[in-house]
Amino acid sequence: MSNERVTTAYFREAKKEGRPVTMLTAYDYPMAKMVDDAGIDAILVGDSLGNVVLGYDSTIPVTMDDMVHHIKAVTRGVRRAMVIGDMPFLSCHLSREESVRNAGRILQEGGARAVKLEGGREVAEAIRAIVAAGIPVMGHLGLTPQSINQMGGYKVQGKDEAAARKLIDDARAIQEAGVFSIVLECVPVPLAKMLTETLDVPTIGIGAGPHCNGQVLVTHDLLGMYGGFSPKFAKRYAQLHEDISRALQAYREEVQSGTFPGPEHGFGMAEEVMARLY
Ligand SMILES: Nc1nc(=O)c2c([nH]1)NC[C@@H]1CN(c3ccc(C(=O)N[C@@H](CCC(=O)O)C(=O)O)cc3)CN21
Ligand SMILES: CC(C)C(=O)C(=O)O
Ligand SMILES: [Mg+2]
Repeated sequence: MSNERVTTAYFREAKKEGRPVTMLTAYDYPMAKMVDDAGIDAILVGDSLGNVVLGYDSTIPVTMDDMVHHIKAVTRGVRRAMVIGDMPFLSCHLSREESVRNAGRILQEGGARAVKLEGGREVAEAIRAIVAAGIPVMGHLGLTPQSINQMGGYKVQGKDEAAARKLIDDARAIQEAGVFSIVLECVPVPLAKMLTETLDVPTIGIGAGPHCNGQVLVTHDLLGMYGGFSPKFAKRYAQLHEDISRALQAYREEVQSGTFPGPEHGFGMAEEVMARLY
């Protein structure tokens, strides 16, 4: 793994050479630094921060200001990985001008190197305008959480023939509009395989099987750090929720019982000085 910054060319070459692209989310400086130091290729500042760090029950309330605030913290911690900022709900649906301005803030204020936006042919025009401004765009198809109110729940997408054909057409439309890569979220494994084989741009899967050109997960999910959230695709590599809860309770118990702080946690002072103060 070289230390050079990951660019869109890296994504293209990885697909050509059959090297999987690794991507994870981060929302703050320390996590971004750890993810970058682990050699992960791309860091997504996802609007999932609405769920994971802001406590909302969907990604709908997340604003451009929320995104920029967290992207700034993340980019301060990253040297190699490509930082990609999610375009939040409604940030690229009002006009071409508004879309480009919002995408521009993610790079210019946030310091990210690309944006990601949800949707198919209906956002192709926005993608074209953003790409024309020199901003790399990653697409996102399948389960698009910002459309939760239309999907009627977080469910696998593209299962029947009509839905699969629509997904294929959407993927072609946004590829045509200029995306450098496409996230496929909760798409059946064979359909994700077919899309990966037929598209020119690399696919990055989440709940889309092993044939995608790369994988992404929400870091808090793989660390077991986000409550009881455990969809089928989110493998847990650690149990931090339990670890943290145990540590917090141990602290409470030690303070209450007088075990903490111990002598080793305090600072001394000359006895004769202290004597004059009494
Ligand atoms: N912490 C976190 N992780 C995520 O992956 C994530 C977020 N938040 N917030 C935004 C969206 C919401 N996502 C979700 C949420 C739930 C399921 C889920 O319950 N999936 C079912 C599939 C049910 C089916 O159709 O069969 C599963 O069992 O995996 C999937 C994706 C993905 N995104
Ligand atoms: C789950 C990924 C792809 C995402 O969009 C997010 O974290 O917001
Ligand atoms: Mg997102």
